[in-house]
Amino acid sequence: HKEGDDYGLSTNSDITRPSQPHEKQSKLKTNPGVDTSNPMTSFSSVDDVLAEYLPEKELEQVRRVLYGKSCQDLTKTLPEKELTESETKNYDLKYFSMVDNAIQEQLRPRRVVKIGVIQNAIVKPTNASVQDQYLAIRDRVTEMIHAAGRLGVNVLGLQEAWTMPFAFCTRERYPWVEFAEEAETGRTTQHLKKLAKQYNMVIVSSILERDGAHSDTIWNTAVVIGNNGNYIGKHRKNHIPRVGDFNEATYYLEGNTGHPVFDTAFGKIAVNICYGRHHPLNWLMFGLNGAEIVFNPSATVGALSEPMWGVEARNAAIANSYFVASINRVGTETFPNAFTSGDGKEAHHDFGHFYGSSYISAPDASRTPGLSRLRDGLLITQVDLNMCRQVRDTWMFQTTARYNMYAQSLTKYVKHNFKPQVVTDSQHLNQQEAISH
Ligand SMILES: NC(=O)NCCC(=O)O
Repeated sequence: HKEGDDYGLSTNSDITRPSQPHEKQSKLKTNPGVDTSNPMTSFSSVDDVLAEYLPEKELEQVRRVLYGKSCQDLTKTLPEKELTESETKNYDLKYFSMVDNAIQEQLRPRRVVKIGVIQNAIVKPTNASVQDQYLAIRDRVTEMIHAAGRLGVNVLGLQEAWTMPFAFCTRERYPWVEFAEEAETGRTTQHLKKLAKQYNMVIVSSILERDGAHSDTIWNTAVVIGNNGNYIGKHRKNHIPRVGDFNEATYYLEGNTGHPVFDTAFGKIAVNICYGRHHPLNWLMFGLNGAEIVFNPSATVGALSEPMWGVEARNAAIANSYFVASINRVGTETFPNAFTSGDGKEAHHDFGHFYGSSYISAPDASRTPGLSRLRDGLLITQVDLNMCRQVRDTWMFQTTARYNMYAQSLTKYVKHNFKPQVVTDSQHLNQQEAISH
């Protein structure tokens, strides 16, 4: 097109001129310092892009196919004060309800629970003191926890290792291990216990754990705090990544807590920490233990996993008939010393962009839109936990599953003399050369 031509649309006053790239970027709400000229950080969410470019009728159908039954967007019904505060303090605030998508049963009253998730960036540069970094993050997240509490959240999940930068890319032990603390008695758990009690809220807090009773070992751990301000228990990350810059195995190994489900005042809760979301059997075990809501506190970056993000948790919610609350950190974290990860890439100082996009999936295949890819946020979603059993009754995945058969096959598979069950086409054997030509 010619300069000033505006794709031929400007002469027709009935047609809205598509916004130009610089206008869209200036509308973007971001955390401080986000470079919106970088393609990875140039848009806030897929939902926003779809809403901006699709006509309303088509948008509704696209959303139906992609997101299932629509959930009610109740954000505008939140108290004005909370909406203003979220803007003043610069965090995304979203509120949805999926309650109407569950059946109102005759004999069981609804079990309505408000799930909240918080995603956050680090606040101070990574070369600030450990104490300053920790307190700045904690203060920031505490603001959003107060908002969640005031808005009546019953169960709140925080992102993986929320109290610190995700420094495990560096492979340096110090100062990063200084962020580790005891699960039950550490300062973060003490801090959250007060908030949990104040707001009658269960909190799932994923931290770096220091286990003093076992030779000071370090773990990647989620602590579950009850709504009376009590420590309920903990779960340690089952699957430790060895992919890209995720050099976490330098610090801690696979967890030893199994697949606990925490029976709380607001439902049966489990935690599948980050990389565990790639393992369907890990999700399955939480389901078999009766989970109704599984939190997936994560720290993952766009270049590596963004196409998987909207798929895996949602699939787990469907396959196991529970709700999943997916939480990813947000922002780009730069470290003082360059590092490499044995993949031929030049030494670099950051992981790439943590893309946020936290969201909630339901057992009926629906999901909420996500939080922003570019800034902190609090997402609240009201669900009816009765939906878990209703979907089990309807789809019968647990009834039709062949657990015995899988158990037998797996028992064979883990033996050293395992032989894969393959039936070979003898004709093809005779023609094996064909493939190489
Ligand atoms: N934190 C973590 O386990 N990240 C691994 C990368 C991924 O699973 O996307």
